[in-house]
This record gives sequence, C-alpha cells and structure tokens, in this order.
Amino acid sequence: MLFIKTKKSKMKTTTTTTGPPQPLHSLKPQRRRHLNRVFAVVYTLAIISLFYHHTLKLFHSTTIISLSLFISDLILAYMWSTNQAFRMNPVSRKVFPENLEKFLERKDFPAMDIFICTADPYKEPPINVVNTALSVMAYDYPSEKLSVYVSDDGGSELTMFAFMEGAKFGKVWLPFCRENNIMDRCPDAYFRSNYVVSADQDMEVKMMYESMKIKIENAVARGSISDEYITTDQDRHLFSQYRTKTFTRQSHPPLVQVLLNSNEDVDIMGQFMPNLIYISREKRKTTPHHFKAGALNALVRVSSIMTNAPIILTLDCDMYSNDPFTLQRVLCYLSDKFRMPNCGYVQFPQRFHGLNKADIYASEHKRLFLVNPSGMDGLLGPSYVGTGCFFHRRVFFGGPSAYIEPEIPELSPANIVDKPINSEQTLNLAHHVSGCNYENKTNWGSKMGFRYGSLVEDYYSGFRLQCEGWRSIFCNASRPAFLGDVPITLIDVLSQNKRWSIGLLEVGFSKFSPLTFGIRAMGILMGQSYAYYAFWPVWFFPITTYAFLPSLALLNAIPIFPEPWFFLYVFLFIGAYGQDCLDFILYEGTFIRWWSDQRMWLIRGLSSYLFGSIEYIIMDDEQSKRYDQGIFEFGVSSPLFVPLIIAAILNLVAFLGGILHIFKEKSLDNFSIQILIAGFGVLNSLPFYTAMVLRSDKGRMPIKTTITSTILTGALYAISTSATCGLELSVRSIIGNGPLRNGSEKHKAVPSFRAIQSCVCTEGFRYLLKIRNVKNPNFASCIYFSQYTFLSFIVRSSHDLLLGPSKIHYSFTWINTLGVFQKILYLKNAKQTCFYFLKYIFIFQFSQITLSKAKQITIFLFLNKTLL
Ligand SMILES: O=c1ccn([C@@H]2O[C@H](COP(=O)(O)OP(=O)(O)O[C@H]3O[C@H](CO)[C@@H](O)[C@H](O)[C@H]3O)[C@@H](O)[C@H]2O)c(=O)[nH]1
Ligand SMILES: [Mn+2]
Repeated sequence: MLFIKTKKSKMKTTTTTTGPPQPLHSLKPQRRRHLNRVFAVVYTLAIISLFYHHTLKLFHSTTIISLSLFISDLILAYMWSTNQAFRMNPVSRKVFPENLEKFLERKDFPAMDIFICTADPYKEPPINVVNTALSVMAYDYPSEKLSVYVSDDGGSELTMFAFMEGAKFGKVWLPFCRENNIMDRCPDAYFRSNYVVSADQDMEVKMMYESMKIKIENAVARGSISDEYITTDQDRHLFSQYRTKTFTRQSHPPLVQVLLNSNEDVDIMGQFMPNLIYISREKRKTTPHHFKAGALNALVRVSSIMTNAPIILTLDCDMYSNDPFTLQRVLCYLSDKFRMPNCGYVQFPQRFHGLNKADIYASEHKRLFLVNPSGMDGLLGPSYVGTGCFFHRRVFFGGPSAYIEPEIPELSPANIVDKPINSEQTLNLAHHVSGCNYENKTNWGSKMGFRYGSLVEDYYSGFRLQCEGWRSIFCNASRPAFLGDVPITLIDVLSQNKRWSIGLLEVGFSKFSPLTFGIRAMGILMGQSYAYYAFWPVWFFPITTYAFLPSLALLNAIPIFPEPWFFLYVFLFIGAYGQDCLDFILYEGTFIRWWSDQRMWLIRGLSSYLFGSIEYIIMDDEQSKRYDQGIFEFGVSSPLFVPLIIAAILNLVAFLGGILHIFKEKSLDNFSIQILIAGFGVLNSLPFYTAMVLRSDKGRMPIKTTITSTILTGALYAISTSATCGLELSVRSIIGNGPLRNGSEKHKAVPSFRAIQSCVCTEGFRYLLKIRNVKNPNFASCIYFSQYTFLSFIVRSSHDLLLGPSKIHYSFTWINTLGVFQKILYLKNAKQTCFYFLKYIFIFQFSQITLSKAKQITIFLFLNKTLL
C-alpha cells in the first residue's frame, strides 16, 4: 500500500472504545476554541456599549447620518454574531486509510457513481472536462465499481466528441497511471508537472494526449465536428442525433450514451475500464430546467437505473481529482455506519490551482471553503459546496428516518440492478427519466434529490438535507483531493459573487430561511452558520455606508463620530479585523493573501453584494426567465465597477482634504475616525488608482467608466453639500444661483468655492443628462439655456421681493443670453456645445464670488470674452 504511515499513538482522540481498535478516523477539537469563546464575550460587551451610545444619540436627534450608522453597525454586529457559530467548536479530523482494508476487503468496496456537470463547450472547454473525467476514472479503485456520468447541459456534439476521444485515450492513460503509480492522474496536470516516468513512455503518452487535445480544440474552434472525424457507423448514428433540425442547445430530446462499459471495454493491458456514460437531459424552452440542480437530479435518476451505486460524487467540470486515494479516505467515513449512522455526505474543500502569490481576487475563499467548514464540522457538519462531495445515495430520498419512496421502484436506492447498462430496456428507461416533464407532480426538487428554488443549489440542498437530520463530515487532506480553476478577471469574480448573492438571498427570505426554519430544525449555532451565508449580501449596506458617509461628511466639515467613541471604534475594528487575520494565517494563509481577501470583501460589498441585492429585490418573472438563458452571460460589465471607483475617488479627496485640514487648523476637530476610515479606503483602493491613471495595458479601467464615476462622484458630493446646506442652497445650486454670502451660520460654514463646484457639477450633470440622445443637441441646448436663465431670473426676483435686493446682480444674464444663443447655433458638434456650456456655468458662478456688483460684471464679461 502506498499510504503514508501516520503516527497515531500521540494523538488524543475522541474515538470511543466501542469502535475498532485501529481507528479509521479521529476527531480533535482545536485548542483555539477556548480563546475564541473568551474573545466573543469581550467583543459582545464592546458591541453592547456601542449600541448604548447609538441609542442615546438616536434619542437625542435622529438624522439620516445617525440612522445609517446605526443600521450599518446593527448589520455588522449581526453578521459578526453569525460568524461566531464557526468559532465556537472548530475541529480537525484525520483519516487512516491504511487501516481500511482490515475492515473491508478491496473486493467488497462499494460501487461509486461520479457525476460531472458541464454546460457550455465554449466557456468550459471540453478538453478540460475530459481531463476531469480521466482524473477520476484513474482512481486507485476497482474499475468495475466506478461509473462516471457526464451531464452536458449544453447538449453539444463537441462535448460528445471530446468524450469519445477521451474514452479511447483513457485506455492508454489508466494503465499508464496504474503501472507507474502516478499521483497526478489528470493528464493535463501531469504533463504540466516535471515528473517523468521514463522519457520514452512519457513521450509516447504525451503525444497521444496532445493529438487528442488538438483534435478537440480544433473542433471547438470550428464549432462543429468535421466529417473526417466520424469514421464508424456508430459515430455517424450518434452525431446524426445532434444534426436533426429540432436540435438546439435550448431545445432537444434526451440523450444517454454509453461510451465505456465496464463489462466489455478493456484497456490496452486487458483490464476492464470503468463505465463512462454521456447524458444530455431533455430541454424544452417552455419547461424550467432548474440549472445545475436539475442536471444533478437527472443524473441521480439515470444512474439509479444503470448502476445504482450507494455512493455518489458530484464534481464540477472545472475541477479535477488530485489524489488517487481519495475514495479510500471517503470510505473511512462512509463505511463506518456503526459510529456515523446519520452521516449523509463527506465534503472536501474546494481548492484551486494557479492562484497568484497575493491571490488578488481572493478566489481561494479560505473562509468559505476551509475555516468555516471546520467550524461547522464541530457542530453538525459542513454545508455542501457543489463539488468534491460524496453522498450516500439514500440522502436524496428523505431524512434518515423518513424515507420517501420514489415514483418508480427502479429509482429506489435499495434496488438491485440486474440488467446490463446498454440493454435496450435500461436505455429506454434512462431516456424516460431524463425527460424534461418527468419531474412534473413528483417530489424531485422539493423533497427529493437536489432542491430547486435558489441559484446556489449546493448551499440550499445541503441546508435542507441537514435540516432533515443528515450529518456531514469535512475531510481536509494535506494533499488537496481536488483542484479547481479560478476566474481570472475581476468582472468574472464579481459576476460570480453577484449570482451567489441573489441565490443566497432567495434562501434567506424564503419560508425555509435559516433564521427561522433552520434554527428550529438544527439549533441556534447551525442556524446561525447558515444564516451567515444567507445574509452575506446584506453586507453591502454597512460597506457602502462606511465607504461614502464618513468621507462626504469630512468634506462637508461635519464630524459624525463624537470623540469619546474613538477607542471603542478602534477596538471594534482592530478586534474583528485582527481575529479575522489571525484565523486566516493559522489556516496556512499569508498576510498578503489576507490583505487581498479583506480588500475583496470590501470590493464585493460595493459591487456584487450591492447589485445582487438590488437585482434580488427587483427580480420578477421576466428576469428569472432571462436567467434561464443567460446564467453564463453577464453582459453588464461597467456598472459593477462604478460604485468602487466613486468610493475610491471620494475617499482620496476626503483623505487629502482631512490631512490639509489638520495642517491648517492644527487640530483634529473630532475628525480622526473619519480621516482613518477615508485613509483605509484609500489604502484599499490603490489598485484602482493605478488602473485609472497609470496603466495603459488592456486590463486598465475603461475610460468611460472612469469618466462616469468621476461625474457621479461630483454629483454625489454636490447632493451631499446641498443637503447639508439646507433647502435654500439646494434650490440655488440646482438653478444656478451661486453661493450664499450672507446666509445663516450654517451657510457661512460652506466656503463659496465649494458651493460653486457643486453648482457646476449639478448643473453640468443635469445638462449632460438632458442633451444625451437628443437629435439636435444645439437646439436642445438653446432650450435648456432659456429655461436656465428664466428660472434663475424667477428665483432671483422672488428672492429680492421677499428678502430685499440680493448682492448678486442678475440683469446681465439677460444681456448675455442672446449672445449665448448666437454662439451655440454656430458650434459644430455636441461636444463643443457641451464644453461651452460647462465653461459658461463655471465663469458665471466664479464671477459671483466677488462682492461688488461692478466687479462681478467686469469679471464675468472679461472671462466670457477670453474663455468663451
Ligand atoms: O444550467 C447549468 C448551470 C451550471 N451547470 C454546471 O454547474 C457547475 C458550476 O457552475 P459554475 O458556473 O462553474 O458556477 P461557480 O460559481 O463557479 O460554482 C460554484 O457555485 C455553484 C452554485 O452555487 C456550485 O454549483 C458550484 O459547485 C460551485 O463551485 C459547472 O460545472 C456547470 O457546468 C450545469 O450543469 N447546468
Ligand atoms: Mn466554477
């Protein structure tokens, strides 16, 4: 046996004496749980005192600012509390596969059905899916007990073709791995590594692999299978199915094809191959297909009929097996019915290859896939994360003591398959159960199988299974059992997270919400763990608030954190962040990756969570229908970036303004926390500044996004200024009546240049909005100008009437209007008009800062002549 001998003597385990003398697995609570619990108490006290302050303040006076901060902190505190569930009893497990064969002979190993899902040959290259399949077909396990089912939701002949080629290559690859005890059994991973068996043999296999790869990639590039690739009658028959007129990717009959049969097909050394079955379930435009959950349920049924293995592995097509002995590890748990009677599934962590050093997009998701599962493992077990998970088939048919009989006996987990997988009867039934109307009026998706109703079918299905009473196990080996691909562009990461956000909220606000249903079914800690995910997207609120509010207030010279709170805030911040960082590093993380991780948290908060929440709220039937066709398509790229850039610019300006203030006034004036927050924002936004200003490669920020965000920052700032200066100024600023020189105390606090900026921004922004998409921008501009002038005249006149003559002279606006019209009519294009108008407003406002009437007119006329 190739297992590394593990020293078990020194390990204190909780294995009970009723178990076998040589354990298959052990469990050890982590020592940090004590510290975690103490810290949770201390931190709770700090939170209570924060809310004491908050409540006092709210009673004293309720403003938008104090209310937003209150709600933000409430959400942060709640999310913190849910996070504690993971920290109360984290455990580490170990398995001893070297003991396995003392209890279970190799010939008695249970059969395994392995499901691989793919959906789009252009987004998920078929050669990679073939690699995934080969890596699991090559498990160190009795071949005749392995069945690999590939679900192709894309219904593509390209994928089908790739697998026919893959089946042929497998007959070389499997014996090659077996004879040479290769660890990397995913061909692509093996040929990427430097490992060499023997130069000749390596070369030969590599050539075969490369030629298969080129064939498949060429086919994908052409978009179809060229006739020269189809050599046998069987192939011709197969592909003819794809070429009928009714066959499109959204609409086609069910296809089930046995590519390898473990009773007939042998490899080049004469050993039987595992079963390999290609399935594309039926799709009709009018019938909902329930995405991956629908595909998995079709797989559960088809596999019931063909092999009905008691254990099922689900795997995404972008993940391959990295350890040939994984199945033995799984058996250590799943065959131990004695001590784990209700164990429903064993989840392996999602781990990834090809992460860069800093993991800039935090794709590792260390908390989601590593830290939190070991926390849940000490409770009732980890959630299901969609891939790398081994289920008892039985879990798909009701709770441990509430078995639900499927509608036909052939689907029952206890049914014994006695017909060959390619018999006509079997194939007919397989086609029948993968039909798109098969599930009508059955329990599939509601009480049986994977559950429908959420875009995160994995999270939701695992949750429902655990509510039914199934326990689960987290199995983390030092050699990753599976390795996956990560999205490599920010937009992909953000879109993925947006999709998750919508799916999570769907569960959070359903009648099965973890907060209500979950806590009742599994207790407070498990319920809280699941609630942590369900309400993940709600983080958008505090993150957005803290990204904007302190800086806007700082720029408007309003302190929002009274001085006595300083240390409380600092403690709350450092406490949560410090603990998070420590957790991260203790789970084999590095500081730099933690930094990326927290930055991505903020970034997701300002984009994925924000947009995900918005989309969830406005989601109607129309939109969910669009999802049906568009799950892989997220055309909206730039809007996801906009709030991020606005926050980046705003925080930078506020931070610099704050520093300037310190230098000028030689005091902090209660702004210390706001300056710290703005500074923190700046630190996290560094990649955005470079993307906007310094970079010139293709990955830089699109100039359009930068401009839109800048204008919006100005507008946001203008609105905040207007809001803080009260109604009068806002009316004036919107109508273009310039700064107030003789207002109340509050108005005096606003330096005039700021008011001007705000006028220019607001007016300019309104103007841009108006002339956008207009056929004749010059004409539209004239109309707009006359409105502008007329309104300002009305406001000024009424001001004069009510409050006495203002210091600002307005008659010259009339004189000028004619000239302006004249000019505009001769300007060539919208861009020029636009510039002219913006300059006009600026000059107009600028000239009004000076006090005397005469000076105002002179300056205005001078600037008007020289600049316009
Ligand atoms: O209609 C569909 C849609 C997707 N898939 C497959 O589902 C898998 C996951 O989809 P993907 O787009 O890669 O989603 P990710 O966000 O990358 O995946 C994570 O999130 C998903 C939803 O929570 C889980 O299903 C996955 O296991 C988990 O890795 C892939 O193999 C797809 O081919 C289908 O089979 N049919
Ligand atoms: Mn994926």
